[in-house]
Amino acid sequence: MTVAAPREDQAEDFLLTGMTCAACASRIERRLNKVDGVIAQVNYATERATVTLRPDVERSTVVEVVAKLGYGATPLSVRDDGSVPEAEAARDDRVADLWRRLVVAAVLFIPMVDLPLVLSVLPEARFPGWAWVVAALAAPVVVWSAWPLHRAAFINARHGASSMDTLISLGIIAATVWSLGSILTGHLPDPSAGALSVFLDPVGPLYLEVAAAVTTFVLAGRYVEARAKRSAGDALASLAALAARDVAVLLPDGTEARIPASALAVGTRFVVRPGEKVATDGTVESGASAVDRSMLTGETVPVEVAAGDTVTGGTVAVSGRLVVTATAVGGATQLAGMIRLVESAQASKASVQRLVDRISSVFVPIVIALSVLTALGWWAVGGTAGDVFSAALAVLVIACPCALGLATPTAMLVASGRGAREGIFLKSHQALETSRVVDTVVFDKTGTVTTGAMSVRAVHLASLDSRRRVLTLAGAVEDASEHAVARAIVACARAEADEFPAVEGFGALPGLGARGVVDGVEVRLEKPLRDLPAWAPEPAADSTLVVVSLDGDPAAVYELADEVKPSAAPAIARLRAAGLRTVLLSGDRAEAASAVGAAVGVDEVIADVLPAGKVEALEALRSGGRRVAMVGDGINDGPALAAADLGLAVGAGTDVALDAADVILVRDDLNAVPDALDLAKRTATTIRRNLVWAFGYNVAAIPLAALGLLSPLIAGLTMALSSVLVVSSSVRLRN
Ligand SMILES: Nc1ncnc2c1ncn2[C@@H]1O[C@H](COP(=O)(O)OP(=O)(O)OP(=O)(O)O)[C@@H](O)[C@H]1O
Repeated sequence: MTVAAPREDQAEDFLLTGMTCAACASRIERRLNKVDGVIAQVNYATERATVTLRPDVERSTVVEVVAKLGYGATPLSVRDDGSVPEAEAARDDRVADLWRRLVVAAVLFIPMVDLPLVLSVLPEARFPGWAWVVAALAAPVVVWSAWPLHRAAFINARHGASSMDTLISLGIIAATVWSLGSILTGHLPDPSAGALSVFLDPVGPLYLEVAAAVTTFVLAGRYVEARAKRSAGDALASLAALAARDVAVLLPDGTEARIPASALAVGTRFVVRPGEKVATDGTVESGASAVDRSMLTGETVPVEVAAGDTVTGGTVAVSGRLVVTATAVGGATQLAGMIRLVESAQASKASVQRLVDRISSVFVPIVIALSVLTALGWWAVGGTAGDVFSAALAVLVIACPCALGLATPTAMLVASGRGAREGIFLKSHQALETSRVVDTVVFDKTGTVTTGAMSVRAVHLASLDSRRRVLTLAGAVEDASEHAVARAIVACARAEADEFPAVEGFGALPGLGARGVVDGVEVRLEKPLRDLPAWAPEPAADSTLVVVSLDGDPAAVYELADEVKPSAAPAIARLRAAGLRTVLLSGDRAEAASAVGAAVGVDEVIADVLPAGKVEALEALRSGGRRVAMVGDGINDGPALAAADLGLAVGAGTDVALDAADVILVRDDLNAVPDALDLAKRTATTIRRNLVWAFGYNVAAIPLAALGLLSPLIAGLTMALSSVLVVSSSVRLRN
């Protein structure tokens, strides 16, 4: 692979090979960060280094620095769609290699343990050279199967460093050498003393099966770990696989030409046939189809789109042919954004995990020292050579804090993969921790609890013959506004007027309305701050109201209706059942907000607030001791999303939402809110449980081993088991 110089200060991804424990990751990270002009973050779980390079630093520097440490680094060619071919291939190779070594170790390990047992119960089967048979069985295991462990330990040793592999490799070598010594000097256990003595008798037992057992268990642990990493990576890969490979573009003469999807440019028109993937984000120009978005959002029901609607790259047109104009390509598409979100969430580290990484890096020398001390201690109290060796070996073997290193990253990996399948994107580890303590969920009204597709219910006029003029003037001003209310007023005007006159001096009155001068008339559209004019009839309770005044005189009152999303009431009921307080926060008038509040069943409605007031309302809740999650559509509630303890943006998509929110919900279904909180909570709990378990295990097991209460065989088993437990508790998050 050629290593091109980076263009500007830019994050580059590298695939790392040879890392066997969290300590490796933290060592690489520390060493890279010592290089001038390099800022690096290394993730053990994804086996990636994200490195920001100053323009004068070559990518090859990173490769060299990492190689000097004894690991491999390959710059990744991240495809436009975010997938990384090398990483996928490397993961597969690693899993296959581990599997081969594991099978050999396990197959030979079984007769090794069985032979002494058979000999102990069947005296007539004993033969003089039996110990050499055990040694012959052990040889491939401790040499070939354990090779990756020895290799890593050796490379580390050459640089005066150590890792988990140092402990394991030392343990295997010590046990092997000790056993060969015993065989050569004839200090063999007596099989006739009973089966157990072969394993547990400290007076000259054969430790070959310990060496083989440790190898087998460690490989088994690593295999499970590699599999879990790969399948979590699969979620990412399957997201990346959604990207279309090629696309039929529409040429100016009306014919079509197939080009690779990566060659699409913004503004290109392309055709999507039924059953075909939409190649990139765009606006439908003509045609109509149901679009299946389930692969992206988890929504099972296809959505109907027609001219003017937007479509997202990666979704599938189910029923009709569409002509689409591309609005975003490559890294700017929603799909690429989501892939980046998943990756950064997977790389996000808990502060506890940073501590763990630091502990891991000083852990190994400490353990070796402890092991030597244990040996000295047993020797000082007059233990047999067997006691001395057995206890020291057990300490070496049991102390690997692999489980500690796996606790956070595996859980994040599994949770973000699972979230991605359901259209839930947790942006950071912090979001998980916060979700655990949230006790209040605040919903924005328009576009979040309601569809935001408003319609005009009625127009009440001061004088009946002015209808066409008022509609035209109002439509002309609102045509410049993006607000949901504005869109409805424009649609209503278009139905009756053909052309809008030009507007001068348009201004949005945030949270209140809009104004502008049309044909010399000052037009204001505002939410009623006082009583309605006397000529206007009593409006429906749930109507949103807009008063139109021309040169200061009220000329019309619009009544607008919005539909509550069908998912709102069930989602809110679920949150309340989980003991959370639910609040509806709205800039609309109190009656309309209360009507929606009653329809969806929230505990409290806060209405009539200006946009700045929304932030204040959240702060008031927070200073009252509440931990607040804010759910919005990200369109005009960016500040509120950012002000809450936890911001959730529903319906995906605006850049504001991506920045301001902690959780992005691509599914336009409010059930995603309780789903996301649930997933976040379960993930945070899993991480805690993993850490407590892994830490507790190391703290408790080392003294036991030092006191000679754990045989090396059991130590090896426990050590591997603790990693497997941590990984499998993380994997359970998938269900
Ligand atoms: N362009 C506009 N034209 C007319 N009225 C408007 C316009 N913009 C806002 N308003 C009025 O101001 C009110 C509050 O608007 P704001 O944008 O703060 O909230 P919202 O997003 O519509 O509603 P919610 O806070 O419930 O989500 C609206 O209900 C509407 O009555």
